[in-house]
Amino acid sequence: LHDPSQEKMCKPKTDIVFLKVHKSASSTVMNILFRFGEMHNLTFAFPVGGGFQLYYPHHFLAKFVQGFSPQSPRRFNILCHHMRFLQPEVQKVVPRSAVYFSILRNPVQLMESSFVYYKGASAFSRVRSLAEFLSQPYRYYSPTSGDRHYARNLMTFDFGFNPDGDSSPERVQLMLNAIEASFDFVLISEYFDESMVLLKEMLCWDLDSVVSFPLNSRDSSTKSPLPDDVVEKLKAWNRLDWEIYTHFNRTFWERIERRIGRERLRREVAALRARQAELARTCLQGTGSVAPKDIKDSSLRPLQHGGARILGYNLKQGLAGSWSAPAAAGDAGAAVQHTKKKKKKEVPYLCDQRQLVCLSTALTATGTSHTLSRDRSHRNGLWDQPYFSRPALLLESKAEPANQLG
Ligand SMILES: Nc1ncnc2c1ncn2[C@@H]1O[C@H](COP(=O)(O)OS(=O)(=O)O)[C@@H](OP(=O)(O)O)[C@H]1O
Repeated sequence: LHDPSQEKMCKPKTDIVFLKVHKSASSTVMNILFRFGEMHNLTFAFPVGGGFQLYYPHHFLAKFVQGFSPQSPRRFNILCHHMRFLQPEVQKVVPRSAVYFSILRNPVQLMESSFVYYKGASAFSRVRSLAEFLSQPYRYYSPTSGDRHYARNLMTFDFGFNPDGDSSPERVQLMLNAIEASFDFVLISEYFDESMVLLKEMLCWDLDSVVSFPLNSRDSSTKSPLPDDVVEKLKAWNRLDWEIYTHFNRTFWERIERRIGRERLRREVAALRARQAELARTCLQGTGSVAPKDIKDSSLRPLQHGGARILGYNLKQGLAGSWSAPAAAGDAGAAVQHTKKKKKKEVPYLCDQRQLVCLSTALTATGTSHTLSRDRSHRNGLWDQPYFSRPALLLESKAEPANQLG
């Protein structure tokens, strides 16, 4: 049973590795980490050169992190950009105490999303539909092509394994054991709110730290339902991903039972949704996401990619405008730090807390990396221009449920 005294005793975790698995709601989670890191002055392991991926699809190497040097190995609080996981290298850039976690998505929905988003990838560029691709995958898919991972076992690949490896029970077991050994817990994007309750429990964070607006979501016009026979082919083609997903979906619900229990889960999910609705009323015009063409402030229009139409938000009057000013002012990060030093208690940020929360919740996190990686302190990136050029999106639909709680 939940023991509130226990909750008070735990210390919020600030050393974190998040494996940002593609097309699995990972941008929304990354945004939560950025906001938390920003508010608590944590350091981030950003990609060298101001990119937003750690030399993906190359396996991760410590030298891909800006500020890392083998002579004086510097440790960072949070590592959360797209990477292909390789634990011995990851361990060089984060403290030993770091908490490792990731998020998975049902491979059926994940591949449907990936197909549209990475329509330009070599395996997909010559077909009109996923059904056509799956009817003869080897006609279009080459295991030696450099972008093949977008078309098969993308989660397996991001965890560092061979997406074309065999799926014998022994090999699958080895892979699952390796993930279990490296990761403290794994979330499930179909149960995003439940995942956020588990996240805050595991990290000893408060509820407000895990409130979010969904980011990087497609408009329903670029989503297509898949017939049953295509779903079956897709599962067989992505067998390794299917094994990973079903295993961690099960352990997710076991962990929830063990750590939280159904009753508290239900209450906390309700509280989270109420906070999200409140934040939406404070921050957003209308009730949620809008098509890119309907976003009034062009600097808030999300990055559009492949065949996907990515939704965004209109922020309430006054919120976006007042943030552009410090962003345009050059060394905005330094300005914020300065302000923080001077007025720490009364005015923690240059803009008020409401603006900080609205913007840091409603904008995609990828742009932040450009900012923060340029800032020598690796802090205060919310204030720079690139952050404003890649804004946010809202999800309308839920993927197929597989709730082990029944
Ligand atoms: N909160 C929440 N709950 C459930 N699903 C969510 C959520 N936030 C984002 N999404 C969906 O995640 C998809 C984008 O995933 P990523 O951000 O990982 O994509 S990326 O690899 O970083 O481009 C994208 O899926 P598709 O819309 O099917 O493409 C988003 O809709």
